[in-house]
Amino acid sequence: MQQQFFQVSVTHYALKWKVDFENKNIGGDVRVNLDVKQDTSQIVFDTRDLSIQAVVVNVNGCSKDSEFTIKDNGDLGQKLIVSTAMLKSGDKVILDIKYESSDRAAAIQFLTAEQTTDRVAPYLFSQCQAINARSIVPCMDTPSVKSTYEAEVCVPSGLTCLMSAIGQGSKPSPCGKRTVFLFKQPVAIPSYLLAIVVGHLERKDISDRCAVWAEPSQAEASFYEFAETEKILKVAEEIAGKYVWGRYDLVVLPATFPFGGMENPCLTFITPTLLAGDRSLVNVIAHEISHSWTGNLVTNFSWEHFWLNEGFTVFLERKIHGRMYGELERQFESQCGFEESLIRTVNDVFGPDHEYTKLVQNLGNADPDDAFSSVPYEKGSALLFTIEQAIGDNARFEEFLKSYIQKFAYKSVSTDEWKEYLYDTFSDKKVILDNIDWGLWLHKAGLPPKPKYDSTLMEACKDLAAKWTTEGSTVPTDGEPFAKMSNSQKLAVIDAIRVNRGTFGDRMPMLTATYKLDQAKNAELKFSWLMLGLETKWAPIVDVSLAFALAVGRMKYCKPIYRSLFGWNATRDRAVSQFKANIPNMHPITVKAIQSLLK
Ligand SMILES: CC/C=C\C/C=C\C[C@@H](O)/C=C/C=C/C=C\[C@@H](O)CCCC(=O)O
Ligand SMILES: [Zn+2]
Repeated sequence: MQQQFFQVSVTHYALKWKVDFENKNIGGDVRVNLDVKQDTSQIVFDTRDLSIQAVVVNVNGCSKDSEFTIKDNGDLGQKLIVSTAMLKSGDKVILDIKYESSDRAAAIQFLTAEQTTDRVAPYLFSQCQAINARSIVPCMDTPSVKSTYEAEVCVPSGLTCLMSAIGQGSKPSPCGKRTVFLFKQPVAIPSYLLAIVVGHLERKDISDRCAVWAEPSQAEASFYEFAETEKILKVAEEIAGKYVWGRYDLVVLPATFPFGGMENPCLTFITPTLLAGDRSLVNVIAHEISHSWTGNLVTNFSWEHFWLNEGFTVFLERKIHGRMYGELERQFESQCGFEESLIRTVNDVFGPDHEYTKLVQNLGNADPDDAFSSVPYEKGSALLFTIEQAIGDNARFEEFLKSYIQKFAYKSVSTDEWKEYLYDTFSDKKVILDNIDWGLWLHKAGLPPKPKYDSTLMEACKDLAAKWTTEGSTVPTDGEPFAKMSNSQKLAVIDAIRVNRGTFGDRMPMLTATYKLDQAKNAELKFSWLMLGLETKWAPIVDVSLAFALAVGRMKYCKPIYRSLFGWNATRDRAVSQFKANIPNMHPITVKAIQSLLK
């Protein structure tokens, strides 16, 4: 069946929102501009748990109240179907929809003042990717439809409101005790990039176009941690082309934010777990900056082609690192991605025959959140790495990357379109490209062929790890070699021990003391240490793991920790009780993900 956005498509949303912290909802008016492309007599929007109060349709300047129905759409929410007179191709339609979001809207978490870092004021933030925008606005919630937006958001006075758009200032609300913040996003974006934060926030400028926002107690630390943002942005522009979004700001969210970062245009959302104190996790910023081109400008056509967003972004992130820290670092990070992340996800999380280990997936009617994993990230970037090597000319491959971005900027793209463009660009290398097993890479489950990496930096990690996992060997007592390594190498050492933990034995206390792992400030390193302790059933790790999973809502960490604690008889009951008791404090997306582990 043809999708509705081929017949009629949104070009602009004008939002008027009133944020209600008492009722934990958003009261909304939205004016939607639409272009009719094929004759039709209905307009269909995605919604989830919205209460729709009125719809007025205006066709070519004539307004009238309209009939609408709400139809259940299974796991995907509800369809709002607006009946209209027969619309003709070329008609200009404006819809005014009055509605209210539910207090369980999937896209937003409302926090009381006590649940925030500074405990000063209530807070709210959104996470619309993949299909949660529909829980805060009726919309065509597919990455195939791109539109501009503007917004007027009324919030309690004293709070700051930020959106994935350029701020246009604020004014006192006529209703008193409230402030209205104004925004414009002049670049057409898919619905999943709509974003809002409201809270007690302080701003620190990094450069003319970059600033970091955080709760005041974290403002200084955030400013230090992300001071290199402008520098990274400039390197990204050298590789990918001009930055078109005007501002690149960051906002450091409360700890319940479920992801490392989210590439909301003009305003990347960041987890506070990146505040390591030594800038060692700033790679996430390179990742989110890269999305300004791959994802936000060139967007995956549907969630089944998510690798076009994430695989390209990881590849670009590592290109940036290659420029900043050298090609050996890029090779090392790419190897870590394949060996530690991809292999673990394919073999241990899903199993090698699972649909969700394919690069191009068939999601059917499933919620894309259920398919989310490192596969599109790491299998996708490994494919690009493989093609680059096969072509044998990195500079030319980078030119291809830039021209691909230019060609598909402001559009949504499918895997077939990308592949056709690859073949067009490298028409002189057809034989080489034909040697790539496309069926296997794109459509088969399981691990793809491993690319060849320069493993100079990895060898040192594997050698050190082997000292801990070789049966009968004397384990290291000198912490210096580990202390001298980069943070990503330290992580690779622990991950390599995890891979070979079958022969690690009862060395966890020694390892912890020698490398002072119990004092790790870097969240990635701490997480890996916790997982190694849980995987080797080291009793002292249980309390620390429970505390970490309680304090940190980032799913990359708390999901595997809970999975491991639920799977260990000695810890299951404690872990289940902690999780259940903490649900009121958790983000709805995280609750759903952890609940799925208990099924
Ligand atoms: C194949 C799956 C298809 C679509 C899924 C799309 C979105 C899934 C949804 O769960 C949202 C994901 C948002 C991710 C944001 C940032 C990531 O890069 C974070 C990665 C994990 C982390 O670092 O915490
Ligand atoms: Zn990403």
